[in-house]
Amino acid sequence: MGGRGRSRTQRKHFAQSRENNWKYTKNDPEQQQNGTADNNNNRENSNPSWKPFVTQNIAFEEYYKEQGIVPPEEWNTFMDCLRSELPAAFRINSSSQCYLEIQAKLENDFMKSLQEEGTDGSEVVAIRPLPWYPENLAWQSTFSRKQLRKNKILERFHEFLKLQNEIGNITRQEAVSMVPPLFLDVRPDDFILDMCAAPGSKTFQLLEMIHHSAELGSLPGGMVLANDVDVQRCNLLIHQTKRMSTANLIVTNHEAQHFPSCHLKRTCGEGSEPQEVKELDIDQLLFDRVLCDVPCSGDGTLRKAPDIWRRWNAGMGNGLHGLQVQIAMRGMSLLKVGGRMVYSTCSMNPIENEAVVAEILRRCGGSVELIDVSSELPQLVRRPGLKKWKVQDKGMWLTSYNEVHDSRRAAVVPGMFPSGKGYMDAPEHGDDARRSQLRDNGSNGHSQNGVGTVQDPATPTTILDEEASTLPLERCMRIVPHDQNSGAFFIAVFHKLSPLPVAQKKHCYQPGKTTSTGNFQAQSLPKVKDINADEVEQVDSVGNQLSEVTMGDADILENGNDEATLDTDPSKIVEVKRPELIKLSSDGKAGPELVTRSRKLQMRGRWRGIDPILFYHEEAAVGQIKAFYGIKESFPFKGHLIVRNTDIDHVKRVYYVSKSVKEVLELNFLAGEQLKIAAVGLKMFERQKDVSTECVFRITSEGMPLLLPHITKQIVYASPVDFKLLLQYKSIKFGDFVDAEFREKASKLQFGCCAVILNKDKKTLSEPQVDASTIAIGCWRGRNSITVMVIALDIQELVERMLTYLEEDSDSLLLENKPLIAA
Ligand SMILES: C[S@@+](CC[C@H](N)C(=O)[O-])C[C@H]1O[C@@H](n2cnc3c(N)ncnc32)[C@H](O)[C@@H]1O
Repeated sequence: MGGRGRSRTQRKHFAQSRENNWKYTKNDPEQQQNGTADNNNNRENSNPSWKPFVTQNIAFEEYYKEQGIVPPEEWNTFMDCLRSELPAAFRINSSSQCYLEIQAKLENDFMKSLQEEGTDGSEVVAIRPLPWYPENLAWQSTFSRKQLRKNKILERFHEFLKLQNEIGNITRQEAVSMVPPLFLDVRPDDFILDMCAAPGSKTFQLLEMIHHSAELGSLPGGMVLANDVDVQRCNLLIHQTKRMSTANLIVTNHEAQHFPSCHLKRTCGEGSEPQEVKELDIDQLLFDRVLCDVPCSGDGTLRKAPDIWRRWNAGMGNGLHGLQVQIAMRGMSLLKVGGRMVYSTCSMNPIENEAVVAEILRRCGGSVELIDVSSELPQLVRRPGLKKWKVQDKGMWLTSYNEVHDSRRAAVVPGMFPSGKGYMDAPEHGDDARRSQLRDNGSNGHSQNGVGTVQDPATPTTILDEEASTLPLERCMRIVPHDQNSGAFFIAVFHKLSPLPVAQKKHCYQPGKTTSTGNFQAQSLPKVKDINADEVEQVDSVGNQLSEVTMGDADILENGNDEATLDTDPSKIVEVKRPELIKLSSDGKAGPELVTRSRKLQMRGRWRGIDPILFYHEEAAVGQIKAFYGIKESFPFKGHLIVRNTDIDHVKRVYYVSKSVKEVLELNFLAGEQLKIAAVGLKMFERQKDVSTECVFRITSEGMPLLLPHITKQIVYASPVDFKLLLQYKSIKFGDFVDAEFREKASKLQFGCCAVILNKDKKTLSEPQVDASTIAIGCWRGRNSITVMVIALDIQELVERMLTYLEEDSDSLLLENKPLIAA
């Protein structure tokens, strides 16, 4: 159903069914009205059986009021906003071939067709670009996802979002969740580590960033390594990122706090630098950018996950602080000197935010600075980080570590407090007397008669001095919901200035100084050694409350069924049998000694439930593929192919990896397969069973855009009318093609896979010309016919794109309401 030409009554209903509208008055087009009304009444009217979540939690309110999370005069607005539904947001994939078409459709079609006239004559905008996101690539609608699903009038828009999301041209993602990658300042050649990546919204965004300016048929120099500890969520991540069809991604399954560094020197022993180290550009896995989007209590997502109201308690944040510090410290040690790391959470709790940032600064000494990014993304409304906060433990408020009872010291650590000072660090505070007073009064500040003393929530700060951090935590960013009708988020940006100091037994904070760039730097700890990423101390492990943790960002939660997903059956151990012929080398140049050594190293890495990764060096098969498709010499092909089954004679799928990913894989092999790799590479070829052809490997639809500019054979141009016939009927006999030239050229192709390109300009083309606007489809040239080899979803996308390009001819091209059947 179309948005154009709707009746006035329809439009009225449409307008009435909304909340959170942006109203642009004619005088003030920029004016934005934040929607903070409670939507429950509306929802109940439209669905009387619907039971709203309880949007109240006394402990939550008490906690955040006490923390001064927003000024008292904003409290009611803040709470009202948290109780209202979150507007849906999505991002256009800027590396998609048709991102400009999608942008134009949103701007010229949906933005106008969904625009309404309010009762006061003002214009009500239903979708609009997020003003702070570069190049109008991210959009927000006034509707929540639920409203989009239910409102009939929005059906066409909703269908559009669904299709484009499935194809990978857009990604639905909460607006504030798009912020952290923007502060990573990603460049196309960067090696990026996404430490806690599932379900993968930010990984996808990072991939978009590195691919953004890559020409069709070429790959960026960088790569993304996306990791998550949870096997099931790793599978979601794989499914999600498959939509990107990228050769520049590795998905791993590790505890981020113990992420391996694949350090070759360590693996190979000291003294004798092994031969293979010299052959690689890298000898340790270090990254230019690290995203540390850690597991958190997730109370910033209350608007889209209202069940958190019921579950929330202050212990969630306390329980995660240690794990968050560990993960961030590991990230920092894997970051190259000069690199940037972003730490983020979707929690509002200072224990998970400023306290973690402060602890990182203390532990890293002068080797790391917290960057002032106030001039970046100026249209993003954010507030500075807190300098003061308190810790609540078992309902008691604590303002300094000295108030922590002995029995609670495993759970409440010095780093949770603004000064970060431990029990022994602050005799000058004269807290000894206070501590003994606490002990005298009994456990956790309860006096013997049961009346609370200093920890009484009603009078938490009147007796004790409040601690304040001297670190520049105001450089952290807090995004609060009622500033721009969003969720809440916390972001801090770090810059690594030098190697980390050797782990100190006690993490004392030294007073800092401000650098020439105006950024704060804590004073260097005295003993600084150039250490590798393996040597950084692993801190105390907390995080035993992980079951309660909100994993956040579950915008895309559909499990994919792919051969490369992780096996969740713990009983299954894959025995990796490596055939003699598999060699580790760049371009197959390695000598026999190296092969033997490499194989030994490979044998060490046996990961439960993980298919092995093998470079595909089968000369005969690879040569055959190359010859059949006429792959140009200029395309880096040999040495970039991998397979995931050990039986080299029955390879089903061949994956392509970028140069950057190839380097990491080679390093990983040499380092004894430390990485537990769940997915890697772009599926480029798939074996076609029971066919007679010179080459049994067909090009997949994922592989087609990358390969198309580099093949010189098995490629043919079709006139719009024949292209349309192919899309419509999927298999066409040569005699049924309309265009005689196409018929002749198609019948001269070799039996097997071929690429049919839409000749949209209807020119006579002698040489194939491929650019970003090219519309091509993978087909099979059979004995008497050409058959389409893509799934229904891809056909649907091709139809949409074809109609956009040939708009003036659309009448003659409209498909005749015949169903398109999946391949
Ligand atoms: C906030 S979510 C990440 C969201 C993700 N960055 C995105 O944008 O889609 C936190 C993730 O951390 C993972 N996680 C929890 N503990 C972890 C650990 N120790 N190491 C690595 N990942 C962990 C969870 O499985 C969860 O997927």
